[in-house]
Amino acid sequence: APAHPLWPEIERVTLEQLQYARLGVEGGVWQLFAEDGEMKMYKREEEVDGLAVDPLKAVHTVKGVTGREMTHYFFSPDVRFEWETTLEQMKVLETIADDTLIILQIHKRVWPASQRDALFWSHVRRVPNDTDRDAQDIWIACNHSTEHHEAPSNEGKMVRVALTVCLVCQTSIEPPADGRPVTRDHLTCKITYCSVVNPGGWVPTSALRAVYKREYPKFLKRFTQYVKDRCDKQPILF
Ligand SMILES: Cc1cccc(-c2n[nH]cc2-c2ccc(F)c(-c3ccc(S(=O)(=O)CCO)cc3)c2)n1
Repeated sequence: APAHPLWPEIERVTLEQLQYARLGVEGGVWQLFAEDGEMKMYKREEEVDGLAVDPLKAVHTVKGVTGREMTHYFFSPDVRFEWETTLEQMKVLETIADDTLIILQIHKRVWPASQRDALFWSHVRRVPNDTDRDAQDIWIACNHSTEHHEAPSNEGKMVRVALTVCLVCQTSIEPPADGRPVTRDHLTCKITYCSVVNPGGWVPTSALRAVYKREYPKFLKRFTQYVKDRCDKQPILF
């Protein structure tokens, strides 16, 4: 494993997020707040120092793509402006490995709050499926706030959010009965997207909850459709 000071944290947080995502939405603590076809969005209403920090968990089933493809396009900074509509600026501050980056993102301002930025490490990895041998491997992409000497302190101008986000994907293949080759029609990708964002500076709770209610469904719907469109007619990446 790469000898980078952040590596132990990246390893720990990524595997913790994997377990957290795989818990699903059991236990009755999750409140369904949006539904669109296969996509179901849940939240928990929590406040930290009077700030709404509502953990979010979304589950979705997408046909015709693999978990490797889904997490690849979520991780890749090169395509982020194509699907992340609230992004204003993005800079890769450090490339720790080909599957691990440190990124600074400046997002569009949402009235009446001040503009936010996010500084986080981003990691993607394949995890062998330890419960079901003949299942496909699981893929996880994880973004977690971090410090970096190159990030501007942007005192006063911008508020830095603290976030932990993961996208966990499990691919299943319904093999064609007559031994024909597997095509995208036989692929199903089960997605769990988890997000905890501390907005950093004070935002009216009602305004913040309205932003989440509007932005999260739009984001996941747009992102997954983007991946389907990109993968269509392309060779399958398992
Ligand atoms: C999807 C969503 C939910 C809640 C708020 C907004 C939003 N609207 N206008 C500005 C933002 C905004 C402000 C700060 C942020 F850090 C992110 C942010 C959101 C998602 C992620 S990610 O890691 O899931 C995908 C990579 O961008 C990172 C930062 C988004 N967008």
